[in-house]
Amino acid sequence: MKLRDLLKDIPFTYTAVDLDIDIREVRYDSRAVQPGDLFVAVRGFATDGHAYIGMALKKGAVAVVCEQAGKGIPAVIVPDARAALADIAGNRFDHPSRKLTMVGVTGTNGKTTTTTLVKHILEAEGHKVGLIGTNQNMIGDEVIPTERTTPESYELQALFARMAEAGCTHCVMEVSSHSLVLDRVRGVRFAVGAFTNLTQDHLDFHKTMEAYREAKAKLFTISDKGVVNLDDPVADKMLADATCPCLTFSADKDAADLSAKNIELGASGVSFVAATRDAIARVSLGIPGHFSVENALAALGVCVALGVPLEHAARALGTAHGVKGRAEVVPTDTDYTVLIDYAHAPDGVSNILRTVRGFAKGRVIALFGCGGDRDRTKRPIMGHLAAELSDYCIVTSDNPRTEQPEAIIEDIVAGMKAAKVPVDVICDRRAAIYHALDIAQKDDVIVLMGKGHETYQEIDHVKHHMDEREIVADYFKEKNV
Ligand SMILES: CC(=O)N[C@H]1[C@@H](OP(=O)(O)OP(=O)(O)OC[C@H]2O[C@@H](n3ccc(=O)[nH]c3=O)[C@H](O)[C@@H]2O)O[C@H](CO)[C@@H](O)[C@@H]1O[C@H](C)C(=O)N[C@@H](C)C(=O)N[C@H](CCC(=O)O)C(=O)O
Ligand SMILES: Nc1ncnc2c1ncn2[C@@H]1O[C@H](COP(=O)(O)OP(=O)(O)OP(=O)(O)O)[C@@H](O)[C@H]1O
Ligand SMILES: N[C@H](CCC[C@H](N)C(=O)O)C(=O)O
Repeated sequence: MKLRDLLKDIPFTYTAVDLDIDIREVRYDSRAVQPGDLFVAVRGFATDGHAYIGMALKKGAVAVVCEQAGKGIPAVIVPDARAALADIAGNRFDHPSRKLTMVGVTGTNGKTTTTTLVKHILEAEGHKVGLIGTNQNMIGDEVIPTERTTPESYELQALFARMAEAGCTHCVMEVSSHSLVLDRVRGVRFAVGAFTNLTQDHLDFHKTMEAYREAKAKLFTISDKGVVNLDDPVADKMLADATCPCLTFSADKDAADLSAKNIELGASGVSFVAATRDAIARVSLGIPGHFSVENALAALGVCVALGVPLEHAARALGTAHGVKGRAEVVPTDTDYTVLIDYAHAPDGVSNILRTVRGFAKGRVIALFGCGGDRDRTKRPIMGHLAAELSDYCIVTSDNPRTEQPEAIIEDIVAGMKAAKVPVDVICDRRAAIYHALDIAQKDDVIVLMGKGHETYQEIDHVKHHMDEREIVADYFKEKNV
């Protein structure tokens, strides 16, 4: 593609560069540059892409998009290189999201579950659907592994292009607050945007809850229709900030456009009656917990906003499977239960433990840690909640990343000083899981929190294989039970 075409509709100035030059590929990481590429220098949090312009040119970049450049550099100057990267990506792939009906889901918790449910409903309606989210990306049934909840703009546009090419009509994606602040979804217009909830997480990045909320509210300025959880305390603010009409849903307020009545919570799922102003349908979903009612309502709301009849959407939920690592039961031949759940923030911990408490006949054994290089202030809160809501706590390591796991554990345990239940600290997660299995008795429920679908443990930039399902299976193999 010609540089000029990549820059279409982007305000820029330029020096020492031929706008008609052919560009082989666009790169925002100098380490990936190959001869003939365009390098976009992004100012980041850890480092500044401008520092790598020399390296990119040495590796054969024929032009650079940046915010400032030294003399003689073949540079296109833009006011904001990160925003330009998203615009260039749109131009490079010819704005593929415009060929798809886009659905975006934001919220602290429930994004993965809700997007998965929406995909399931739309497929039941006969559509081919793409999915982008924490667990994996999908083009129809094809699974594409991912590192991020919402990929960088360039990868995102490339994915949309693959989806459109493969015949997808819809793309359902998780829109993280990071992605809204960091322009990853810039240039994407959503047919429907949905908000599940706002609770504490990611304060390392957003600093305040209000900034975190404002990040999420941006989704409703780039969507044609909104779907908002009226039960969330910030619902009014989200609705006030929205520039599109919004449908509201609620698990306990009749005032909502879509509400749930006669809610029944069971050990293996939930059921309720969903009602809009002109339709009513019975829903059962095989994922336990009150939050499953909210996720089901969010998914129904999105589909109704897209024009799917409520009865169709409700029927489809009856055949939806659970999501990997979300209240997932690990098969064991024992008289106690082992659950894996992705609870990694205070609200998730509280929700899953309350849910388990609701059906456990024996003790609730909570095993968890906290991620390194992430919101530190959530650690003691998670510790406190786990001790309050379980009968036995085992504190261990999650993904320590570049932090010392023992120091993370110290932060967690600081919130557990008043614990009335036993608290064991075992830093090695495998050993901690073995310990939980050692102490489990008939009817107990062990809840392994935080790692969910992840099959690795990230220590100092290296991902080591670790699958909690395999650890549980190894335990029984080794013990010969
Ligand atoms: C805070 C954040 O999101 N940071 C993302 C951001 O990093 P950054 O802009 O700070 O990049 P940087 O490392 O300072 O580097 C600046 C620039 O220099 C370039 N560079 C760097 C080194 C070099 O040798 N050459 C070079 O060109 C880099 O490629 C980059 O373009 O852009 C990078 C490139 O896309 C991302 O990898 C990085 O994600 C980091 C690793 C991350 O962990 N992000 C998490 C927090 C995140 O995004 N999470 C949300 C979901 C959370 C949820 O909902 O639970 C997500 O959507 O996944
Ligand atoms: N609607 C909800 N409200 C509160 N907690 C929820 C909700 N749905 C799920 N959870 C809890 O939060 C955990 C994460 O859920 P899920 O993966 O669906 O959220 P997410 O928004 O995709 O999170 P992330 O982007 O961080 O992966 C679940 O394992 C469960 O414990
Ligand atoms: N998307 C979340 C996932 C956290 C999962 C947990 N295992 C951790 O590492 O903290 C984040 O990046 O904060």
